[in-house]
Amino acid sequence: MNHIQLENISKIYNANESQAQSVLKLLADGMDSVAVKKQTGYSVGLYDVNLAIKAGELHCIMGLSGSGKSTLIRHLNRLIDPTSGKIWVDTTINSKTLSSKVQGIAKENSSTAAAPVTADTDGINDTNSSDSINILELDDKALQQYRQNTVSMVFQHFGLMPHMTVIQNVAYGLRVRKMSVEARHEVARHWLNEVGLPNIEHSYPDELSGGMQQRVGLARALATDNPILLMDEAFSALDPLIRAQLQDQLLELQDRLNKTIVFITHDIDEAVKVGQRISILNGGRLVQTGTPSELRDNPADDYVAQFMRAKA
Ligand SMILES: Nc1ncnc2c1ncn2[C@@H]1O[C@H](COP(=O)(O)OP(=O)(O)OP(=O)(O)O)[C@@H](O)[C@H]1O
Repeated sequence: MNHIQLENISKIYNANESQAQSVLKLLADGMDSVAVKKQTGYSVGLYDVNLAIKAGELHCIMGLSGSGKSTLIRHLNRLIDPTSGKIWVDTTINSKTLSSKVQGIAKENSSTAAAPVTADTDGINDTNSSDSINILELDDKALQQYRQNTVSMVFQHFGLMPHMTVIQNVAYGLRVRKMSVEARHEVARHWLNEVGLPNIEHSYPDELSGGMQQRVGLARALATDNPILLMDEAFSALDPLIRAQLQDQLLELQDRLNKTIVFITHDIDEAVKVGQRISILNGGRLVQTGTPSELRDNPADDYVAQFMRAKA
């Protein structure tokens, strides 16, 4: 079952309608984004991306700097809107349905990526629920609800509020939902425990190491119980040892939670370690989606092959 589906998503930055149309025409004729930028001055964020993300999968978006990873993830909580295309999200799926019903989703072994995958793997032919809505059509109120109840984000530089204690940070999304202080702090305490930080609730973010701050960021994202977790280079600012610990912790949590996670990384090792499937972007185009072993065994082009070569 698909949870999120991008349909023909293109994003041309800073172009009006007619300028964007002429850029899209060049891209349709096969011009790459570097040449388009040179000829027109416009940046291509994404071009004609079709991607289905399944309910309960940890899906990595991978690519070099400037390939469109952040552009893609920012569309999913509508921090930006596309030039054209649709974004379908099944808003009837919640955390409970994910943790109880999505047990059938095939999982590759978290570290070896060698286990066979039994679900279909191209994703595009997977079913799109009739409950899916095009989130680009949400009005302001519905968008606010979508952001509060469906998607949570973990940021590269943690995004914690410096004047709030750890527990206030973690409970913030529940405060916005008007949950009582007592109830929201109980939930926050639970998630701080889950991420291995039981005794720091009264500390302030600047008293914590980077790894601890990102655990707080993760606890904050999980505390809202939203089914979709967006992680934008969430572990990239951490040193390698701490980064590996956070990756392990994410996999361990995901084993129990079965969230739908969209995980941006420019690091192929990280993508292969955490991703059940990986989508590879190049110059705003989606080159290939597959399990790590599919990408390794049947790379769509040299760009993918180069990434996967080190993994053979
Ligand atoms: N706000 C913006 N205005 C204009 N161009 C932009 C904007 N944001 C991104 N771009 C351009 O869109 C393209 C894709 O950028 P994006 O940030 O999505 O790539 P990325 O893969 O996330 O890169 P990085 O790994 O460096 O963060 C790049 O050419 C970038 O310069």
